Parts: sequence; structure tokens; C-alpha cells
Amino acid sequence: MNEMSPIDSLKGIGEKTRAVFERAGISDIGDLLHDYPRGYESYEPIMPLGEIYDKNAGAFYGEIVSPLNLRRVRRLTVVTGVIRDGTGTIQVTWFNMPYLKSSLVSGSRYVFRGKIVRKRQQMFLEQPAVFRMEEYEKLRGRLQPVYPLSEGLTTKMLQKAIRQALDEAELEKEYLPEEIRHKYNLAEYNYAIEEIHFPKDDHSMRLARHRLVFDEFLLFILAVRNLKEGREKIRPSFLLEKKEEIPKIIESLPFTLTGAQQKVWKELEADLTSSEVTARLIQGDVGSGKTILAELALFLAAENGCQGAIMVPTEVLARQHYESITSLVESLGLPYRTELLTGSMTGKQKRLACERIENQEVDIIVGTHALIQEKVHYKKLAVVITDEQHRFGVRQREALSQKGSMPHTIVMSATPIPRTLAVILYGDLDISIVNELPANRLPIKNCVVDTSYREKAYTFIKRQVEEGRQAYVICPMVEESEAMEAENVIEYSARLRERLPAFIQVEYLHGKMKPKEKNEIMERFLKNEIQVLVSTTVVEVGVNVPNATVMMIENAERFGLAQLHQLRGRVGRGGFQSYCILMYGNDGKKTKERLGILNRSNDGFYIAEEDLKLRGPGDLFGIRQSGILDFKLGDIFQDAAILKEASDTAAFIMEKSDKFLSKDSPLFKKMMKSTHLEDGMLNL
Ligand SMILES: Nc1ncnc2c1ncn2[C@@H]1O[C@H](COP(=O)(O)OP(=O)(O)OP(=O)(O)O)[C@@H](O)[C@H]1O
Repeated sequence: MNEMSPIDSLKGIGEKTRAVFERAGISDIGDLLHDYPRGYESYEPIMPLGEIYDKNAGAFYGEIVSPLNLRRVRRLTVVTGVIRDGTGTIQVTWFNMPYLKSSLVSGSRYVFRGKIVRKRQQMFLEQPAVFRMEEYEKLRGRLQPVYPLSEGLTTKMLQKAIRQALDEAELEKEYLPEEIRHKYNLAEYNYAIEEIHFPKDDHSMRLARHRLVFDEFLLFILAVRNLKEGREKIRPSFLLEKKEEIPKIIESLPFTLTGAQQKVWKELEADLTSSEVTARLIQGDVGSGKTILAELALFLAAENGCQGAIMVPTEVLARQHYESITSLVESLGLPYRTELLTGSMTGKQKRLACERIENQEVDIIVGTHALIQEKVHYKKLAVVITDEQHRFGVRQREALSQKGSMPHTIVMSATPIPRTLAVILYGDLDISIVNELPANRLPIKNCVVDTSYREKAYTFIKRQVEEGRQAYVICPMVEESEAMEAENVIEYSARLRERLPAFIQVEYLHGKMKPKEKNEIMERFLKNEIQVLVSTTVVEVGVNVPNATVMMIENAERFGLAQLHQLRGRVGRGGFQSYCILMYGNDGKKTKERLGILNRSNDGFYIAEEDLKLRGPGDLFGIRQSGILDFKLGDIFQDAAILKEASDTAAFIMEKSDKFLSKDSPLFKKMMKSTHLEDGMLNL
């Protein structure tokens, strides 16, 4: 077994579990080992139950007094029981873990570890973890990894699988040259992988993290520099010419391009019509109008008799872009033929779409991952645009690039990175920044409030709807362990429907719905057949419904600031005054301070920087940070010092590339393969 072996080479992973892992993006051992913990816990000594009452949390060794009860409450299963030790007795509740009823034996003793909740004068132990004594003893004294939750995949399952993989799989060999490891005091690769998952102590965890963050940055920078060098010598497969039609299209758009849009289009047009392959990153804050730039690039390809494709991360976005392009093409009377290709289309629809693409009966293709399935054979694919780069893996982007042999590539990103950091990351890679919002925009009005404001918020939403507007309400995802706390999307929308007058159509959207259902809901929302959309964060990226003016976010404290900024970016996209209501469920000082940043500013760059200041460098509230650019561990702000080291190292390596980057060197191979970088722009 090695890092390339499929995940089911591990014992105990059958077809069903494999599917669960795959849904979380883990299909081989390498993916598994690079699925780093989001933080660590240390297990405290066992205490008498009596003491835990005072501390509100902890671990004790208790006996299950009588057989456990199992019942259903709406969509939840609830197991309850009573546990005691010599010092006290307590009621216990588990949600959605029905199997405990048969696996825990009444009269036996276990270690229970959890929090005490007080409800109606009574104390409960809610959702405690259960261990056998020997098991708990083993866990004590070491940091225990906690993994990001994804549906059906628990920390325990991941720990077990990773332990087995570390014990049995042959890990990758060290690929960093010795002299570089020494210069920056970097731990060895194998050590780092072991210690990031199961650290001996805090110190070794930090060493491991340093090494892995360094690798993420170095491989990324090397890949970008290497490709940038390579690409200057490459001619595009299809030479595009400037076309008179394009300025005419710009003239007849329903709006005037902002100065920033005009500037970026000039840069893009010059790129696309040059004799070198374009590799350009277009950055712009939420709602700055990047889409029209992508559309113009696609039109230019079409005018030149070539194909252009845009690939986006979700079905909803694919449809939205497709409709935006098609209606623009129709309203301007342009001759371009457009095609949609997504996973949820029927086999027949897909086959027909592929045939049209292959026969060059279409010019502009919009789609999801379906665009890179083997069955698609492009004809004269000259321009490839990927939207929201961070949602795509390197492999996927490479695959799309290869389809058109050497198309121009444009990547669009709404992730705000200050210029100085962008230069370190991308070197002199071409970056365009759309740093201006359309003139018709009014700044979003924000408020940060507690839940006592909820009724007022509903009344406010009602008034907005009466004025013809629409609203989003975001509830956090229901997580297994927090079933009672989290607002459930379905129940929430049922309650909201009762609360609001009947003429207001309330619907919901969540990640578990089928793409077709999601599309339907989004389309109805776009047509204003739905006025209030209750949703999880699936609406986060790129959704564009300019008539929506209210974004109400429940449990705002649970989201990262960057994510909240993205969510808020769903409103304020048209000429109407828009509002963002950030409602928090716990009113810690930190919460208010964090949300206050959003309250003060609508500027993504400012928010990213303030967020960092507030967190402070040593603040490991998770070892995986804000997820900017989706480096798995690295955070370009927090780890700016490592980023600098990696950047210097990359320059050193490039200078001596004959020595370090020959085609058969381990570092070169690793760089080419560094698919664990969710963000890579490797196809640029
Ligand atoms: N110059 C402009 N003047 C007025 N409206 C514009 C202009 N450019 C774009 N728009 C409109 O602004 C809205 C947002 O644009 P777009 O969807 O391109 O944003 P974006 O940059 O992709 O943002 P996000 O990253 O949030 O998806 C759209 O409805 C678009 O039609």
C-alpha cells in the first residue's frame, strides 16, 4: 500500500464507507493523509462525577444504571439513560446515535466524556463520547486530532483509517533537498505527516505544521514560477485577433463598464490576442462585476471561430452563468451558440451536448466538472475560464487545459489578497484587479444583533418583500454533535412560513438536495416566485439575484469572517439599498468584536486583514486557518513568515534549477504531482 492506493485498501472500508470518504474528497491514501486535523484536544484525567458538576465538563467512570431508551423526535433519534458513579447520578442524551442502545450494556462501566447542559433546573450530559477504560487510558496524555466534520465521516473513523495508513502504507520519500531542510530547520516529511495527525506534544505538532505549510507554499510558488517560465515559450494553439464586434457589444450592454472593468478588459484582450498563452488571474471583491469580463473573453473566442469554455464549481452557478450568457447573446442579437453541460443532465442530454461540441455546432460552453469528463472532445478550444479557482483541484484544471491542447486560461477569484502577498505567491504572474464596484451600488447597511431581535428582523423582511424585494436567511449546517443547537433548515423554514403572511413564498435550500431540486429553487428565486430563501451556505459563492436585498445570518458567530463577507455579497448587487443582519447566538466579547469588523466595513481586503489582527499569531483556534486560497494548512497572513521563506527558497531553487529541478528529481516530481494543493493554478 502506498499514497496512491485507493482508500478501500484499508481494512474495514467497504463500498459504503468508501462512498462516504469519497464524498469528503478522499479517494486514495494520499488524500487521507493530507486531510489534516482542524485542531487537537487533550483528554483530561478521570474525575468524580460530583466534581464535574462544578466544572460543567470532563470525564468520569460511571455505570449505566438501566437499559437505555431509544425514541424518535421528528427527524432525530434520541437515546437516553441514567449514569452514576459513587459521587452522583446524571441523565444522559445522545442524538442520532441509535446504535448506542445496543452497543452499551446496562450495568457496565465506561468512561463518559462531555459537557453538562442545564435545562429546566435539571442537568444533562449531552452527547458524551464513550470509551472503555483501557481505551481512554491510551488516549490520555497525547493531543488527539479533531477533523473537520463532513457528512457521515466522524473524527473516530478518520483517526482509525489514518492510524492504519500510517502504520501500513509506504509513505512518500523525502523530496526536499537536504540543504534546504537544514537551512530552515524543517522536519522530515514522514515525521511531519505522522506528527500532524498524532503529535507527541505541542512542540512536535508545531514542527510538523511548519514543515507542511512550508511545502504547501513552496510547491505552489514553484509550480506557478515554473509554468510561467515555460509558458512564455509556448504559442497558443489558436491565434485570436481583436474583433470590432467586441466594442460594439460593450456599447450595447445594459450598463456602462466601470473604469476597473474597462482596464481589466484591455489587459485581457491584449493577452488573448498575443502570440503567447495567456495565464491571468482576475481578482475582484464580491459583486465587482467579473462575470461580464469572462463573457467578453468567451465572445472574443467565438468571434474568432473558436470555442470558449467556462467551468464553475456548482450546478446552480453553471445554470446561472449559462442563462446570463444566453440572455445576453439573445438580447444583443449575437450569433453565438451556447451549450450547458452539467452532471445532473440526463445521459441523452449529455450525449447530444457532447456531439454538438465535437461537431463544432456550439461556440460557448458553460458547465461544471462534467466539462472535463473524457467523453467531451472540444473543437478549437481557445479560451478556458475557471471561476472561483479555490473550489477546483489541480488535476481538474489540468484536464481541462489539455482538452484544448494550449488554450488561454483565465482564473477568476473573489478572494481578497493584498497585492504584496499576491506578488509573493504569484510572482510576476499576470493579475488583474477589479477594484471598483459599479456606480449604481449603495453600500450595504449592516447590523449585529442578538436573537431577541429576530422578530423585528422578520418584520423588516416582510416590509422589504412588500416593496417587491427578496431575502436570504442563512442557518448553519446541522452537525451531528450539535443537533439541538443548530437551527434546522427545514424546520426553520416551516416556522418562518407560519410567522410570515401567506403571500410570501418561503422555500429552503440545503446541500443534501439533489442538484435538480437546487436548480429549480434557485430559478424560482431568481424569478421572484420565491421571496424568502432559507438556506445553508450553499448560496455562498457567486449566486447573483440582484433583487435580493436582505441577508439575515443566524448564528453568525459560527462562520469565518471571509465566509460571512461572501454570504453578505449575495445582496447589494443591484441598485436597491441592501441590508445584512448578523445575528449571534452567543454574545461573548470576541464574537462581538469579530462581527464588529463586518459591521464597520464592506471591503473584503480590509476584513481579511482585521480578522488576522484579531486572531493574533499564537491563536491556534484551529491549525487550519481561514482557508484563504484553500491551502490546507497554510494561511498566507498568519504564516506570512513561512511564506517569505518559501518564496526565497523558490527563487533559490529556480536559480539552480539544473541542480534541484531536473526532470527526475524527487522535488520536480512532487511539484508536478502536488495535487494535495487544492489551489494550484498549475494549468496556467
Ligand atoms: N458596470 C456595471 N454596472 C452596473 N452593474 C454591473 C456592472 N458590472 C456588472 N454589473 C452587475 O452586477 C452584478 C454582479 O456582477 P457579477 O455577478 O459579475 O459579480 P462578481 O464579480 O462575479 O461577484 P461574486 O464574486 O460575488 O460572484 C450583476 O448583476 C451584473 O450584471
